[in-house]
Amino acid sequence: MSDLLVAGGQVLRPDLTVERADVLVDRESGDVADVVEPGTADAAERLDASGGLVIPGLINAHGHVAMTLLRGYADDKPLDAWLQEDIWPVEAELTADDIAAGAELGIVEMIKSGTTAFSDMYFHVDRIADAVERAGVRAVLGHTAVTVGKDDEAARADMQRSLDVAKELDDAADGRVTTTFQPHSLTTVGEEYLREFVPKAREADLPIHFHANETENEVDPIVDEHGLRPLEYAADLDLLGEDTYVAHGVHLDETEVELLADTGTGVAHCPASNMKLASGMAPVQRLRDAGVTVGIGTDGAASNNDLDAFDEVRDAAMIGKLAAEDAGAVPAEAAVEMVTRGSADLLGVDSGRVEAGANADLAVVDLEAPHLTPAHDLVSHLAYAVRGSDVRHTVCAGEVLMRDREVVTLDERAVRERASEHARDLVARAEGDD
Ligand SMILES: CSC[C@H]1O[C@@H](n2cnc3c(O)ncnc32)[C@H](O)[C@@H]1O
Ligand SMILES: [Zn+2]
Repeated sequence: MSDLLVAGGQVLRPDLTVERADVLVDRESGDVADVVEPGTADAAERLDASGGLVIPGLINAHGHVAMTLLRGYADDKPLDAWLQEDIWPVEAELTADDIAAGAELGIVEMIKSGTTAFSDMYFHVDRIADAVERAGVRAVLGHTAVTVGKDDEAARADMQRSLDVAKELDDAADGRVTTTFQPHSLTTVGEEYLREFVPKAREADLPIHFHANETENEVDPIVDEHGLRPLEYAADLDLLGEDTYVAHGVHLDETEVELLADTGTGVAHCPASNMKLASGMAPVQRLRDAGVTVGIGTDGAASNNDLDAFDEVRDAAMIGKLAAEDAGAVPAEAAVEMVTRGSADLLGVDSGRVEAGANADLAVVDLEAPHLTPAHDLVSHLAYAVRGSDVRHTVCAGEVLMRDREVVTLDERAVRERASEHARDLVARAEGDD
């Protein structure tokens, strides 16, 4: 007898068709054991999916989870001013305990909105990994290196730390944590450091994740200094490849789209952050037409301002049309595919589909709501109408993380209170009030 049965609902299949079925989960392997005819299987534990749709847990392909502490702290500015005037000064005051508190809050928010895996760039990563372990989610983590504004010794130490953390934390939390080497971006890490450390990351077989082509301001200095488009420069540094994904990818010319496709480099599309910082519209339909794997990410809660991946799917479908000036661009199926299979490919996890043998990373969406009535097309609903608050249960690696909207692995109230205290004290320190 399998351990867990998600029963009584409809199931989104890998080809994005929907059928009435029950999902059997093998707790020991953490995999989906089978998808069966309704009422034909039994298990020790049951999750009620009646009136609901069982979907793969959503996968957040790019973010900074501890930035939940800075939600609403600095809004309505473009990227450079936002980072330099507000975010970096306050981040300089962050302690490891702050980051643990912010990470727990972000993870609870994601569990409550049906996200079971996320990719993260930050620091004090051991504390983020610890929160991931206790919460039961899956994550791809790394220490993000920045060299601008640092002396040579500090810059090299930061790059080395990114390598070391990626090696140390890989396979933590019973394999639910994997890692990437993370230069922050092509303009915030000096060429000499990329030339020295990227080969070391490649030698160690580490996947690589970095911000690229997010704003025009990031493109122009590279073109001026190197005479190359940013992704041509990245290719010259051996920064592109099958196990590499860039965040944002907004300002891309045709050569760069081809480079991404030819090298198998993926893109974590962050539509809400790109809109809020007025960074631009990523050419998502063009990327998909060229065969580039595109996933979807929230970016941090300070530039979004939430971690609800359903919002992001809707934003991706909407802005994809605007960017292509074509209402048929980035249709519902494409948006749902990007936040499931697309993001899973970027993170290198066997999730993003409800199918025997895949990770049992699932969410059950409650369909009995006015804004989901009538139900002509459930894929349309997933893209355009479902909200994170419609998620009834969340399961990762076969374990129930949220049952009937109650998070069972972390104490939501305590997490919220702790995060509020840390956020308040952090801002007081940063603004010199204590
Ligand atoms: C050094 S840890 C990661 C670093 O990235 C910053 N960040 C957050 N959002 C963005 C973005 O959209 N583009 C570039 N950098 C971003 C975050 O504040 C951390 O300092
Ligand atoms: Zn980012």
